[in-house]
Amino acid sequence: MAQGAAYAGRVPLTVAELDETELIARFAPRLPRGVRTPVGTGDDAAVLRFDRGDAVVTTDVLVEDHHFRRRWSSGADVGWRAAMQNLADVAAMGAVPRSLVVSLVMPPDLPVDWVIDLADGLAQACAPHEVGVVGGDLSAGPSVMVSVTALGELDGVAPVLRSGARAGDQVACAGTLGRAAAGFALLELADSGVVLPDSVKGLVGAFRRPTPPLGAGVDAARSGATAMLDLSDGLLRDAGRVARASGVGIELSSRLLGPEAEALQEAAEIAGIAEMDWVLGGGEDHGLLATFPASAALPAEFRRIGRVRDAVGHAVTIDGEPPSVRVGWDHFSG
Ligand SMILES: Nc1ncnc2c1ncn2[C@@H]1O[C@H](COP(=O)(O)OP(=O)(O)O)[C@@H](O)[C@H]1O
Ligand SMILES: Cc1ncc(C[n+]2csc(CCOP(=O)(O)OP(=O)(O)O)c2C)c(N)n1
Ligand SMILES: [Mg+2]
Ligand SMILES: [Mg+2]
Ligand SMILES: [Mg+2]
Repeated sequence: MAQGAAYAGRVPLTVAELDETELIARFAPRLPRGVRTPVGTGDDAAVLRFDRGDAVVTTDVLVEDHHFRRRWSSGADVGWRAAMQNLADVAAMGAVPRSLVVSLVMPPDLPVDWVIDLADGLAQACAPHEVGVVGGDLSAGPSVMVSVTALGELDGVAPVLRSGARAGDQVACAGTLGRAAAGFALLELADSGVVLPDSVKGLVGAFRRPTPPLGAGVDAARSGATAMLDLSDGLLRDAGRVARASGVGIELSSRLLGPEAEALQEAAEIAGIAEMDWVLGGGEDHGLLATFPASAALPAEFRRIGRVRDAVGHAVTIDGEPPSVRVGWDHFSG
């Protein structure tokens, strides 16, 4: 929702008009407590109770105008994405996400309603998975930054690392490819005056609120996945990470990658690019890329997209050739 539309007609209360305790009191009650949390938010630390197995912890930061724009995404959209990006990292280990802690940096003129909206977005993403938001931190700063740390539990399975892929394994992915990148490109086009047809607006939704296949991580671990990661920076770049960590090569099949979705094709025509550029290079859908032994039956959420080969030549090839498209997102080289 556009910020202007949400707050039109009244002067918004800003975060600078409240003290920290007051601000926290306005949004903390909206956050889900989750299960197995004898002590939630409000003390020096939250206490998490696990019956068995190891916990995993991961963190990711979202920075205004780098990961999101406030004119493109509501506070709730940003909260949703900040949660999902981290939940996907937990799932990519084969773990079950349990809790988040969320730190927030805000410029003084940020409307309090934006922060409340952020809490609602975090809650919408977390509550269905029984994930609690159990604490955080806040500070003033030059622009909005949302930093999330996620904790997860390895429910009797060994963690699935990036380094376990072996030549001969199947390469498979769960979740969508290229949709968030298409949505991002469409928002940029809309900014420059292009009117988007309704048929592609779902892609903008995929950018604002990605829906990673969170349960697929545990399913992959239980089905013997040898390596796994979430696709945040693009299939080619992230597949390269698995290849390098495992000391193997990854061969993708353009036939198996196939056409992703009709809307993606239509959006690619509007943007004047090849749909495959988004499928191969687009991050932020946070699907899972995993490798499985050749004999393994893939869990239902996964589709085969290639195979693991020996580490000769390029780390990742498509139909035997080095990729010709841009290889995905890097914070410093774009
Ligand atoms: N500031 C940091 N300090 C320590 N480790 C970091 C830091 N930034 C990133 N890493 C680690 O580098 C690895 C790659 O980071 P990143 O690409 O952000 O992972 P992901 O895409 O899974 O979020 C992760 O294991 C992450 O924990
Ligand atoms: C305003 C804006 N510009 C550019 C992008 C594109 N973008 C920013 S970060 C990113 C990659 C994913 O984020 P990152 O922080 O690298 O997540 P991680 O790999 O750590 O999970 C992409 C594709 C965006 N989402 N928003
Ligand atoms: Mg990260
Ligand atoms: Mg990741
Ligand atoms: Mg990244």
